[in-house]
Amino acid sequence: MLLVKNVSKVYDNKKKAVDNLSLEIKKGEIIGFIGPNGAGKTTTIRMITGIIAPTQGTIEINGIDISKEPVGAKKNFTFVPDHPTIFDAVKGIDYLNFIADIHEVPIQQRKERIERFTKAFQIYDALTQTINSYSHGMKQKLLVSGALLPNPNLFILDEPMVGLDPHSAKILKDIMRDHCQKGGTVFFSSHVLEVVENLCHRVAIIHRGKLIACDTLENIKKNSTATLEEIFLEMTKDE
Ligand SMILES: Nc1ncnc2c1ncn2[C@@H]1O[C@H](COP(=O)(O)OP(=O)(O)OP(=O)(O)O)[C@@H](O)[C@H]1O
Repeated sequence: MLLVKNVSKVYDNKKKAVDNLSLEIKKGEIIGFIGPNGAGKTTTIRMITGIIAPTQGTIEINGIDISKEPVGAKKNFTFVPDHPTIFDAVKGIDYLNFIADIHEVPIQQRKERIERFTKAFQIYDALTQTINSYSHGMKQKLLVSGALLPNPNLFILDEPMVGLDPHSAKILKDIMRDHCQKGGTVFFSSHVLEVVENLCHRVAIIHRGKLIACDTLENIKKNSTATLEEIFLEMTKDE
């Protein structure tokens, strides 16, 4: 579903933010992407989603090279960024219908999905209000609902748990699990290691731009009884 091959990103000809990173994610998997601040998570996600171009390497989504066929590749995923900008002056429902229009979601399906996701996130009753009246968490839930509307093959999220209360975080985790059980794929970055530990089939760890692990939790733990947090801190500690 997602194939990242030998990808590097150098900013301003000097800062190597991502260094020869390769990653393959299969259909039906949930992958958690973790790493210390500044490790290169957002840069990697911005390259995967076609927002910035890699300095080197290739990225394929469902077999389509995003640098060669950006429109075709982008039909296969949706994305929730870490610092989203959202049209503040429109109503929540108008935003969702706009997203559904872009992705050509049929009327009946969009109605059913809008109700399902926004009721689960408890923002359904606020949909007739303009977005500038929403709290940060409500905006995040609206964005996630919008990204789920097209029922994407691949669902990419950068730090999705930030600003969500425990109830909403639980709903998002259930939605991610459900999406994968139905054959979808989820790739998300997080600093919340418990979420990654409980939710993901595999964990990818990036440190100083290099992918230092990408495996099941069992394999990463190698029979130890340590938690993901303990392993993460050990693997990414400064010598
Ligand atoms: N536009 C940019 N221009 C120059 N350097 C950048 C740019 N964006 C990111 N960087 C640098 O690239 C490195 C990786 O940043 P990135 O935002 O990808 O890390 P991250 O793992 O997402 O960090 P965090 O967990 O703090 O969000 C950092 O050293 C950062 O300062």
